[in-house]
Amino acid sequence: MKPVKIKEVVLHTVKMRLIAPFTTSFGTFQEKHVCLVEAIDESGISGWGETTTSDEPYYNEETTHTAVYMLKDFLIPRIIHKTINHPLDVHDMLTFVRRNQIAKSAIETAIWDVFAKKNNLPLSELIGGMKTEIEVGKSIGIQESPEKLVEKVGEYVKEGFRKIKVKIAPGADLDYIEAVRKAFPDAPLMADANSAYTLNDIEHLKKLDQYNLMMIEQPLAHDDIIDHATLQREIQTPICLDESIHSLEDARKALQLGSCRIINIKIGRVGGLGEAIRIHDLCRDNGVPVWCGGMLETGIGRAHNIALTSLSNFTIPGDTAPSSHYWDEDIIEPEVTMDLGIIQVQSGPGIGFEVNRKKLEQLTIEKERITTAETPHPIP
Ligand SMILES: O=C(O)CCC(=O)C1=CC=C[C@@H](O)[C@@H]1C(=O)O
Ligand SMILES: [Mg+2]
Repeated sequence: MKPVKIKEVVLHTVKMRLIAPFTTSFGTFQEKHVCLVEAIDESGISGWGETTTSDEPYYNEETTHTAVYMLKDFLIPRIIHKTINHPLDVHDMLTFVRRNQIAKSAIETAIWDVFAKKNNLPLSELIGGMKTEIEVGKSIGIQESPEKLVEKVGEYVKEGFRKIKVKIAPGADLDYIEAVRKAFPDAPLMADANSAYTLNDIEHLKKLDQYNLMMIEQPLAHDDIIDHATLQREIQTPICLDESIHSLEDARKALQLGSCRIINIKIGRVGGLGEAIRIHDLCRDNGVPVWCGGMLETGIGRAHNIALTSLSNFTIPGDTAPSSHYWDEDIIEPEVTMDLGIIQVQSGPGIGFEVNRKKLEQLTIEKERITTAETPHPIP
């Protein structure tokens, strides 16, 4: 494979507005700033990544603002003008910075894209994915009433989504799930709690077992794998971890402790595509299914998610709905579309979509071009 050398990185910070507000146990939002990272190699090929952060540090410790700072002052100076023989090497080049996984992922995924294009390979093929199409699901924010939720679920079941994820929190859980189950007894249904419960809620969470959920995602603390192991011994419903898993090591320990039976892999949360692949392989080797979570990405992050989901052990539909479920107009061409819950895996080189530069310009509020490794900090 031909190596790449990044000569320039352009940080395009855009302001995006979802077509509708999105509510989870930690709040409601509709607008967010996203930094789209364009890594340009010596032959002028552009690769794209994005920060899957929002403007508040409520999902993890990062925001788009912190991610841009990390990229500019530490991460880009570490990789620019260096020969990169394979994108799998980028992870170790960035470990000198603690955590800041989403910031790391934004540049690392851009390098995967430029490397795949340089070698004229679809990203899915470069990472060893064999699927030509993937099944996808829909993640629904907390609704104002069980009736409203049932209405939303009905819409998405009709569209053919292969998994329905509903958000729950104390006061918006059992009656909501009960209403959905009554209306759709056989729908592939899961719940995401975003850490809204504690071990004091064990007896309450046991009541979810009657609804035959595929899983309950991240019921307990965002940084816990111990209490989740205790809870998993008490409930039938499989626990899926999201926020608790930041790395391959976290996944290894969670499997060893029995903290979960499923892992939601998010490229940003684990620091990039390389680590996501390593977690996929660990789970495959241990008979633990995985799926690809969403972070309300633009088409760039969505394209990376589709490629990742082409790997064999992504056996549960991910939260990768089509572009039209998020944006009036996406920033990629063509947009991500779906037919009855199926998305075709793109076959063009790299992420397989072009960036709509006109749309990008319209949305851009700041653009920073970095061509040197200069930084006020000592970079090891
Ligand atoms: O991108 C999607 O459609 C999934 C969005 C989604 O469910 C989430 C996005 C970001 C943080 C969380 O609120 C939640 C999740 O935990 O998966
Ligand atoms: Mg989640």
